[in-house]
Amino acid sequence: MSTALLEIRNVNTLYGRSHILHDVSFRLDKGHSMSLMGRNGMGKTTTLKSILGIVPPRSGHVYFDGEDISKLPTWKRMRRDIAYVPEGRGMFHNLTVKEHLQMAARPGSDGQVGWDYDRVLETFPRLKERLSNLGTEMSGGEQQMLAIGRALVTNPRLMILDEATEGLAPLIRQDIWNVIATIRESGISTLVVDKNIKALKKLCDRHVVLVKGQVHFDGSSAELDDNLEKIETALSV
Ligand SMILES: Nc1ncnc2c1ncn2[C@@H]1O[C@H](COP(=O)(O)OP(=O)(O)OP(=O)(O)O)[C@@H](O)[C@H]1O
Repeated sequence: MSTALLEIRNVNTLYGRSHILHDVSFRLDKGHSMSLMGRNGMGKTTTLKSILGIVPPRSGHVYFDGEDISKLPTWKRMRRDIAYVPEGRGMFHNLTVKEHLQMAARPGSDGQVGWDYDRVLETFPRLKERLSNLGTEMSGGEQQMLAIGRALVTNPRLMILDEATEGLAPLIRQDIWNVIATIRESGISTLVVDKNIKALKKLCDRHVVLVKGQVHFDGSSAELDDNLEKIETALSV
């Protein structure tokens, strides 16, 4: 079995008295790609925030590359080479595309600089054409590409994407899926929250479905196919 890059074990997360995640466990192997699916409100974003320590779990463990990072503050977890592309993209109103990328760029923890400013612009020709535009002046798809580019220039080993294709036109969605595939092919592990089973099945090797904060399904793409009816029921509104 290959080594886990990320593993979460029996994670329980609460907001005040609301118990949201119940003993959530899964693992993502090095260089692999995992989907995290579930209807609205099932705990996907809370899972990501628990991994990052933005909402620290009440109990359970988060391991990254074999190290227990459960007690580390968020900034130290990110410095282990985790990049987060949040839902809503989070552009700065008064920074241009170029400034967004230049401000975020840094080597990874081992000094790796495979993804620098120039490579990001080669990967996203649309960003190259808009270097002096403010992030907020761009279309939704372009903002999403900038959010992904900004995460890439930090040279992560794990990239976490929350609803990256949400609200985008079909052709732009396809562009985003292609970019995520390119990132994965470059050796970065990806954890992708989305609702599009078909696209996720193609992109990811492992799939986790949450229902009411519990792992309802955890399996490979072949196992996903074998359980498609059960999973589609869990995802349908
Ligand atoms: N800051 C918060 N305080 C209290 N409850 C919260 C908070 N954030 C989320 N919740 C609740 O936790 C539950 C899980 O929310 P979460 O955002 O993790 O779901 P999700 O699966 O990511 O859904 P969505 O697709 O809508 O983003 C929901 O019932 C939500 O109302």
